[in-house]
Amino acid sequence: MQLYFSSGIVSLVGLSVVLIVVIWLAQLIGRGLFIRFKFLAMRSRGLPVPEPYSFLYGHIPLMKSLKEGLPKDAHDTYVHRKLTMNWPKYFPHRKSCPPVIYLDLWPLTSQPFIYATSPEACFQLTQQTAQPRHSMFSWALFPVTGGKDLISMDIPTHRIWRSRLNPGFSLKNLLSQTPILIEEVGIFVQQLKEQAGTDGNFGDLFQLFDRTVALTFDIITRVSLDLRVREQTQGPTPILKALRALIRHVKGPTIWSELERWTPSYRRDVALNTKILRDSLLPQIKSRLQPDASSEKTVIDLAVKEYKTESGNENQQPNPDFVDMVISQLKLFMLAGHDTTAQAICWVLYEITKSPEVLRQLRAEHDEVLGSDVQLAAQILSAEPHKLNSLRYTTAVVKESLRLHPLGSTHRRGSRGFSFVCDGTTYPSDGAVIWTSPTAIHLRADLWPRVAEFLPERFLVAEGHALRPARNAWRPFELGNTRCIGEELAMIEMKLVLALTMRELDFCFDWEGWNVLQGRTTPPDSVGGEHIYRVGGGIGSVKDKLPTRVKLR
Ligand code: HEM
Repeated sequence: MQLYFSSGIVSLVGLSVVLIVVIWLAQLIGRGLFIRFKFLAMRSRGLPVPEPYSFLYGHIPLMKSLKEGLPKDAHDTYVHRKLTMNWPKYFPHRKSCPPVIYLDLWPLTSQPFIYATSPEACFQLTQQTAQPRHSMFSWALFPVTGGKDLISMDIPTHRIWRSRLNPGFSLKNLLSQTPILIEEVGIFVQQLKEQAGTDGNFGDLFQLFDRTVALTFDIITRVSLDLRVREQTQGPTPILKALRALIRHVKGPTIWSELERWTPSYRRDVALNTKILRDSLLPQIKSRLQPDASSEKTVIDLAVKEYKTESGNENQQPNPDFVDMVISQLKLFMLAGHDTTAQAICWVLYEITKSPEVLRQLRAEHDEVLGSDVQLAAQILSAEPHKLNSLRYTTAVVKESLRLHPLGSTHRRGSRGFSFVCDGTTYPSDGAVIWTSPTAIHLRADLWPRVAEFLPERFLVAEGHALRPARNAWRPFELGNTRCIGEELAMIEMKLVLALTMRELDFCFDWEGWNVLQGRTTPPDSVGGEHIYRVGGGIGSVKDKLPTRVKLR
């Protein structure tokens, strides 16, 4: 009887499992069929579905073919570029590059993708009728911020927090913090000088990206919380190590990443590193909440001030929920505010070094604005930070570098209520993940004359000049209400690095020397003939972290 009973339970459990799997598979296939028929219908209506499209595999073979010829470690950005740069091949019936592109990657992704590839389409999506971010962002960030950050918030809560946090990232406030930034950039420059060879020769090879990461991490923690981490001089510090451990879990939702989040090792890792970060940040946050906090300029100081103004009571002490939110926002700033800018600094140095005329003009501007005594530049900028605004050519150089190497984008939620309308055609978005693609827009030859050249002048010419960028075409920080809050900070960091290094040092980006040092015997990889290219997932990194030699001028 006992045996009969337990074997009955076993077969019941087995049957339930089989049933669940069958229902899951039926749903999966049903969803796949729905997407495929939808794409066929869109294609027959003339909507921009790139060719070839296969009923069986969707656009998976197309993506595979776009990857051909690229190194295995190349960043996905090059795949997107190929699609728009070679649009006549993929849209044989069109006369111009489509403003949006529909992609069906089911079953690799459960929702279709729309790439917004024109300034007008991006404008409609992020500025004119700003659509909410896609939940895949908040899902990916959850291990770091627990879902309580600007990127994960719904629109009304975002509006409240963004207005609390904006004052700290305003140009005016950041310029008042310039001496702090110069102190950190000064350490960076000093360490580079120590790498220089003797007697005017280039020194040993090192990986520049590691240095720029340490610099930008030291800056973001000081600017946002007045916390001096000293990653540049004492790294790797526990705080950056803990953040990096959490960042390793920032992944888009796939079957594998969803399963990973149920594993004990994931939970242990996240709990441990979350605790390390909380323990490092909390004492400093508490000290910023004291009425006698020494500085009133950090992002958090100004956010607390806003909070008190909102409550109408200057003595109002923030509640524990507010403190939790502040910790999450800080973690987002540390995450979003170091790798991006660190990589952007590498790219701008790389581009300048390839263009001797740009380098000459840059140095000439620094002489003119900061005086010919190079040793005094830091002192002058500390005393007169607004001189950074006079570095017009330098700003144009940074912008042009961000045009060629945009590092971010935004993912928005498609819906029935939102369609793109470009040149009289309506492009529906329901059920899709919409992705702006600055990397594609910035390299469209029809939008940017002499598209492949590094031409800072584009950002200096007057309205009506052929080189002048089209409206909404330059968008490395995205545009609209959720545009990057750290844009001014990143621009200041990059300008400071250029102002304080270019007249003192020459750079040589020696990928060949690095290959020899690593004992590599295979031919070096390249993208478009360049051996230094963007690698990895997420925002990625520069190939081999940009192997560099420097010499004193
Ligand atoms: C070159 C460097 C940087 C680039 C290229 C970049 C790019 C971007 C992009 C494309 C977005 C998405 C905007 C959207 O979804 O609408 C974004 C958002 C954001 N970035 Fe940056 N970023 C950079 C530096 C920084 C820095 C230094 C910080 C420091 C705090 C930062 C913090 C953020 C935050 C908090 C958001 C979310 C803003 C919001 O939702 O209101 N970023 N960034």
